[in-house]
Amino acid sequence: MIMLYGGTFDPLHIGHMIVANEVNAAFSPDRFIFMPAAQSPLKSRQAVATDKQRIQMVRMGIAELGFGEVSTYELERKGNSFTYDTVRYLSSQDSDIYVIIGTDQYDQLSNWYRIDELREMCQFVVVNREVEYNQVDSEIINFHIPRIDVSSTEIRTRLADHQTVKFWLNREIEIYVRKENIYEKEKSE
Ligand SMILES: Nc1ncnc2c1ncn2[C@@H]1O[C@H](COP(=O)(O)OP(=O)(O)OP(=O)(O)O)[C@@H](O)[C@H]1O
Ligand SMILES: O=C(O)c1ccc[n+]([C@@H]2O[C@H](COP(=O)([O-])O)[C@@H](O)[C@H]2O)c1
Repeated sequence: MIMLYGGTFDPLHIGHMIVANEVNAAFSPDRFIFMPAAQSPLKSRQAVATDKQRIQMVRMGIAELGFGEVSTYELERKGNSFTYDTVRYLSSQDSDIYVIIGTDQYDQLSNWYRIDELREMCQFVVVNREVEYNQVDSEIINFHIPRIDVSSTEIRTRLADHQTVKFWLNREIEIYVRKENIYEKEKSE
């Protein structure tokens, strides 16, 4: 069983960490794969951090979690990171694929590329985001986590405004983004 967790991870934050840890503990997948997207298809903007910096942040998160791996498949493929393509690729390695998404992505799932086929190819696990509880279709797994209203967007804005992000980011990641001056130089959005 592969658990796939795709995202922009710009930066990887405490919400991602809690999602990964809770889901991993509940499902005990054979592999837990973090998949940084080259370009998330329904996002209009590009990542602020470079591919290399996003990989590095995910690696730091994995070190702290004590499980998982990072795949550069979508970054190498470039262009729109359609989950359909990624699941098709991973299917050659394992036929049992689970895909984690938050409520915001679940709400726009009908706009995903080849979604009907994708729904046949994998099992979606939806975690509550900015809601206490999700309501999802019967064939989709509804997974509850302690609600944590943190977003990469807010963290980028805080860093640009020289505000605290303590506990919003893993400590090593905070040190890294400050040292590399990734988000201070320009206001994102
Ligand atoms: N705080 C959170 N709680 C639950 N799920 C989350 C949380 N933050 C992100 N996710 C989920 O993790 C996946 C990847 O999120 P992503 O890397 O785009 O972070 P983000 O905080 O939404 O970024 P941005 O603010 O830049 O849009 C998505 O499926 C998203 O729904
Ligand atoms: O395949 C699609 O059409 C599609 C549309 C929107 C999002 N996704 C994926 O969902 C994951 C989370 O996206 P995001 O925008 O929250 O970073 C990421 O892996 C995206 O590639 C995929």
